[in-house]
Amino acid sequence: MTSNPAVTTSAMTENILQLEHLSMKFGGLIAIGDLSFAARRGEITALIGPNGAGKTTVFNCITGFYKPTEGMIRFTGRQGNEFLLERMPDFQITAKAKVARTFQNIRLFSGMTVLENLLVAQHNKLMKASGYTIMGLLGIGGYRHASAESIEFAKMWLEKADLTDRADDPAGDLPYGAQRRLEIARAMCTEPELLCLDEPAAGLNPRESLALNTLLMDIKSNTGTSILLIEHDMSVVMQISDHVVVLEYGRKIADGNPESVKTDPRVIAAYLGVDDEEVETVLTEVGDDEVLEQLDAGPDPEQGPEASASMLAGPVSETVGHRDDERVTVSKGASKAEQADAAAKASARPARKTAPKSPPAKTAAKPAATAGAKPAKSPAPAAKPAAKPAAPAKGISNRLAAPRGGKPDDLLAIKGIGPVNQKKLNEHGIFHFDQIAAWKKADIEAAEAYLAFDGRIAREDWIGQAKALDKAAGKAAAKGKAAPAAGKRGGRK
Ligand SMILES: Nc1ncnc2c1ncn2[C@@H]1O[C@H](COP(=O)(O)OP(=O)(O)OP(=O)(O)O)[C@@H](O)[C@H]1O
Repeated sequence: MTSNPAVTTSAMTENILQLEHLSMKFGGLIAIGDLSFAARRGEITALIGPNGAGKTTVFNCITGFYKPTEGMIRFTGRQGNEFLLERMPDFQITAKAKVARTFQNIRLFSGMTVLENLLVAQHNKLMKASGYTIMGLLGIGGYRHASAESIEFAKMWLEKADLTDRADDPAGDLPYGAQRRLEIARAMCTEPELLCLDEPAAGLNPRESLALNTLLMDIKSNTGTSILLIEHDMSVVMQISDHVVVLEYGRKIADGNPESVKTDPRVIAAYLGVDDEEVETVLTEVGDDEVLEQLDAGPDPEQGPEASASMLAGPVSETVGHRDDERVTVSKGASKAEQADAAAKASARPARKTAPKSPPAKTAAKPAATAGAKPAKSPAPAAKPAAKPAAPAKGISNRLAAPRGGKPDDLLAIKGIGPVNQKKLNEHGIFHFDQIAAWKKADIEAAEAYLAFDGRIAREDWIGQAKALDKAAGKAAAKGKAAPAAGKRGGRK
């Protein structure tokens, strides 16, 4: 069966879904730009990327909630039947192409029981069996049989989702993780060929996450349903996906198996642009112990800025993404992926420094000194730095006239600075609140370019925070006390 005469079954491949040059614009915003990728039948394909990368928009195009501005979404069913989803209304995508989805926020019938939720999902099948007549509903014809079958089917999914004990409870009374599984079981009761799951692991604890993995692996192994998965939880993505597509700013930056994607410099660079907790999560999930050790170590208490260590003493552009023995120069405004792209070009140039044999995150996270345990909240600096900045370098409005030693401040006290970025700042000789407090516009721009934090330093008012912390540290030092800790650091964008 072909929904459009232009589409022939000869195009049938092992791909269940193929996006070709898909674009979606909202006014001037390009949410998806020229995106092409394929999802193979029977596999779990994960769509990942930082917040706002366009993942949900892709789902909305596939499921007919949005009509893409350009491009094709080719769906090939088990029987070789093909559909161009971008041309179909959403209800036909569900009914004919058999694409089901779940949403970021749970959408169950919370007043109905768990079992009822699974039966309602089979409403179409039952109505069809009734012949859409009262006679049918009264049990004449195939309705009775279909009804019994539906109950059995629902029971099977109750079991698979580990919800049998809760069958008669209102769905709204289930714990969060169980509601997530019920949503998936309900979607499976429509017998989809493609199941699109939007962040199913969001908000789950590790035990619930494991139960979710088990359910998804069961679906993959025993039903033939293919899964397209948006997920931020890397333990889910890396453990169960066959194939991972990575988006940044609506464009594909990587496409391959989990192993290749997790070490892709462009992917790591993209994730370095999100908050530090998320970077840590990704690194943890990819098992990058060396980086994590470095993150845990914190700055070396003995380590003060070196003679040439000030970030502000160096060029504005700096190194962020590296492959083996390459250093990459980035410019302000370049996307994280573009910065990583520069790595390819960098290979044509002689390396400025010897870089470690590691993916970029390792290099980016490498501290100036790795020894030593994480210090307790640092006391105030022993002495103020030489106050007078030297003559500004190109594009730089302040620099430390002279390096100084002394114990470093705990830059994590500044909301928005996490372990990764503290390391990166330390690498450039930024160890003290007053250094950050003294930043001028050009320094902020330089730091934002270096950290790939467009606008975030100003938005989170690092300067104001640093000034307050420096003042508090000064007062505490005067009283012989340690500087007070600031509030929670980090925070998503
Ligand atoms: N209906 C809309 N109107 C205008 N802009 C939109 C609309 N839907 C999405 N966007 C924008 O498109 C971009 C991509 O959003 P999308 O929700 O697809 O990202 P995402 O990768 O799913 O993010 P998250 O991981 O945070 O859910 C964002 O900049 C978002 O603000």
